[in-house]
Amino acid sequence: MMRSSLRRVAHRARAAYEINASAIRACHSDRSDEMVMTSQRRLGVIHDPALNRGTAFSTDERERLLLRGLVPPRQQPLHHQVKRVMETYMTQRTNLDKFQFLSLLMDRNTVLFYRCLVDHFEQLAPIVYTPVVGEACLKFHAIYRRTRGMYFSLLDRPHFRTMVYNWPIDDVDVIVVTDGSRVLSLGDLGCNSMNIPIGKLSLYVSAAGISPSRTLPIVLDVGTDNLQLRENPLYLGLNRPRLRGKAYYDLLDEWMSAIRHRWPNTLIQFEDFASEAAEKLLDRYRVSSAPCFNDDIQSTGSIAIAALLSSLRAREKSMRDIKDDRIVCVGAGSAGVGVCEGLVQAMQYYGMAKQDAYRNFYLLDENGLLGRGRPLIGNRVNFSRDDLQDGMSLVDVVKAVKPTILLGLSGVGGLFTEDVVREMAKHVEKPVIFPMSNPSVSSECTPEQAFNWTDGRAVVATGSPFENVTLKDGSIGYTNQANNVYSFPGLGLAVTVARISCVTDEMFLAAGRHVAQLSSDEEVRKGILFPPVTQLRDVSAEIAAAVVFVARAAGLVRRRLPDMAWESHDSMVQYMKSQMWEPKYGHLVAK
Ligand SMILES: O=C([O-])CC(=O)C(=O)O
Ligand SMILES: [Mg+2]
Repeated sequence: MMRSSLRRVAHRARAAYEINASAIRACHSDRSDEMVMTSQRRLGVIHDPALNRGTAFSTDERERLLLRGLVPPRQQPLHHQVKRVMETYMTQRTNLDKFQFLSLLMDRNTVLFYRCLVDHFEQLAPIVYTPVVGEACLKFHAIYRRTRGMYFSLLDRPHFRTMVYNWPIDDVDVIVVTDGSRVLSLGDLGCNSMNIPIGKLSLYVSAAGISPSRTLPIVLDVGTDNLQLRENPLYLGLNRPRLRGKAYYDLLDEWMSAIRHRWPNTLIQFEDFASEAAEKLLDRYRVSSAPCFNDDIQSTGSIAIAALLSSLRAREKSMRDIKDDRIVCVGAGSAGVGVCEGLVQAMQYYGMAKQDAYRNFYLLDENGLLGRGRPLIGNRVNFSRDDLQDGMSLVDVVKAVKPTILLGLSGVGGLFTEDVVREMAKHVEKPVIFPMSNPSVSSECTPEQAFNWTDGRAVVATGSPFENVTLKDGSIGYTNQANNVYSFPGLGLAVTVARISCVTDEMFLAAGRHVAQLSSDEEVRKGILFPPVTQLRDVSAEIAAAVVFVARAAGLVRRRLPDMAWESHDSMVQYMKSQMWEPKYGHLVAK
């Protein structure tokens, strides 16, 4: 009798804790304010970063998840944990130590990691993202501790279709994928590139409230031409030269088809692919049945649009005056050309004929101006000048053209020399200088140089973050981070929430136009082109709203959103905010 009643109690207890598969998924994937449950107990809870809450487990949780005695007695609220983490963070000596410290935190406690990142974004983003993420990629093989994300290598063919099921989560909202062939401006880093998709996805979560368990970072290891890495016994990727040509595109087709098979609606962001592949892959997959885009081409394009439009406001001009801008761009890789194509679309939007818009551009690559007679591949032909000598140097182009805008997407630090900038500043009242290459060492000039060489008249935006500059007269020269972090997270939120079926250039144009409107007139006149990164979650909701209206007009929205959300831009912004994942502890056990 006694035994059977005990059994009944035990059975009831088990039943209370018995969790079906969908509840486990809910715990991994749903918004944190919903009731969540788990089949994990004891250290299984503590060792799962999605469940772990360190010293913050409540009495109920300690009791029912069998955690008594496994954590220190005192219960701490999340904000005390954040304080402790940040104090220890400050004692880390080098940037790489800081990167490691944050990676380990991410491995231990998802909510705490993101709470820190959201609350201290300005301080921590340059570590998990550009510039320090670049250094962390260079040293990936040396500092490797634990796996995250997925690797698809040449050796895994033809098993991609089954491999995708090794990932435990059914609902994936965003994938960031790289083949490591051009990491930031650091070149071919092969399999070491994994920190790039991880870093980008942490921005989707922190800046746009994508649920962390619904993100998936991926590296395609097709070999590397980086001999130094290959010959290093600690290197973790394949020891073979990069796959090229048809075999490479076949591998990508197999990968795409495997991903689409398991996750048909997931947004795929192509990241840091070398120019040729970046363009070809975008052409190959952009009009497929599912959403994808290239970050370095399209979202960098949208932020360049934002920077240019915002600079028109800073120069007290109207948007239509974009037709009078003369743009010299160093860098004619996929990013340079893609960004300029984006700007051409912006010019068209403001009333110019496409052919006239192209005439406002002067593109240079490592061989100088793309000019008369040079054979060019892809869209580059559109930008070729027939009025100037092919191969002209930057300073000569600047002399000849008297540009209003200097755009840097070359990946080569220091190309905007004193000669170049001073020459430009002779001819325009407010020289607009955007050295957009990443990380900071690859910036074509520093904001300080831009201000010094223009007597403080420059309007400046860089790709990586820089400090504001104190000018000779004591006033502040404002720097701006014209980084694609202002656009891709918001776009991802829109795609996820509204299940947008295809990502179009119009969406990036809308995102760029919208970001350009977010600073007040007063701020913009001072040279502040964008809202501060501390407001990124608001910015992302704004972008998501702008994008979703464009998607609806194009018939690309597949999920029914509440009618109220569609009432106005502002109501859509509110709705997007309500759909964001928040880093806070939900209930692990039913009350
Ligand atoms: O990562 C960044 O800061 C921007 C970007 O996509 C790149 O430079 O490749
Ligand atoms: Mg990139």
